[in-house]
Amino acid sequence: MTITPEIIAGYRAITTPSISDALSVRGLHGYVHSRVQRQAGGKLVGPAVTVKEEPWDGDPVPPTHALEAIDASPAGSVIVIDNGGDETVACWGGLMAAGATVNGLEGAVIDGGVRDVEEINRDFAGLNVFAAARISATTVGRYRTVSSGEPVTIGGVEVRQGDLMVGDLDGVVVVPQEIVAEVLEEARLIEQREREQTALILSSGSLSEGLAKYNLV
Ligand SMILES: O=C([O-])CC(=O)C(=O)O
Ligand SMILES: [Mg+2]
Repeated sequence: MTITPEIIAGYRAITTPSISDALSVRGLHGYVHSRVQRQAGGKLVGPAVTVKEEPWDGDPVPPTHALEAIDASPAGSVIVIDNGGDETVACWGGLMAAGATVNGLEGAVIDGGVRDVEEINRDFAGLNVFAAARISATTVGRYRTVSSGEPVTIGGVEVRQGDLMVGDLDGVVVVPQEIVAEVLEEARLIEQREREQTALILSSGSLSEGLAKYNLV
């Protein structure tokens, strides 16, 4: 399914906790492990382009799949790199950020480290980068590239090429591409209900009175 600009705009106005709850209503686990947090930029919403890397102690090789994906992906894409959650090496940096910016990409979600964060924040502030750690060591000579376009696992959640990635200050959630419209609708209802509850808490002067109507947090 193509994720329309209207769907992307809709998700920009919704928080990741509401999306996580909307997925839970359907029995789905979309929330990525808390190690993957924002390291640069702001809100991230876009379809995934998947890349996998694995530990390697042979001759140093460049992260070719990631490098090629940065130039080949449509504007608005999110490069998603499965580095097994290894926080001891960076598989994203300033040069990759430059490539992603010049190609109009939305950002990157990395289950592994990022480096050059000073440079990314200084020169590529519009790029949204979520990663498990900030670390100065490169993957080159420590990891090798395995695949792109294949399913990967990011913080315990499977991501397929084209699934919708959403990231904010509560972390990252993954929405299966087939149900982006339904999950957005459900998440909007959740936010509407919570706005009403907030108003009730403030007007009644009591948390429990504000919650009583729905008996939900
Ligand atoms: O070495 C890396 O893995 C990435 C890097 O520093 C860059 O893109 O500038
Ligand atoms: Mg660098």
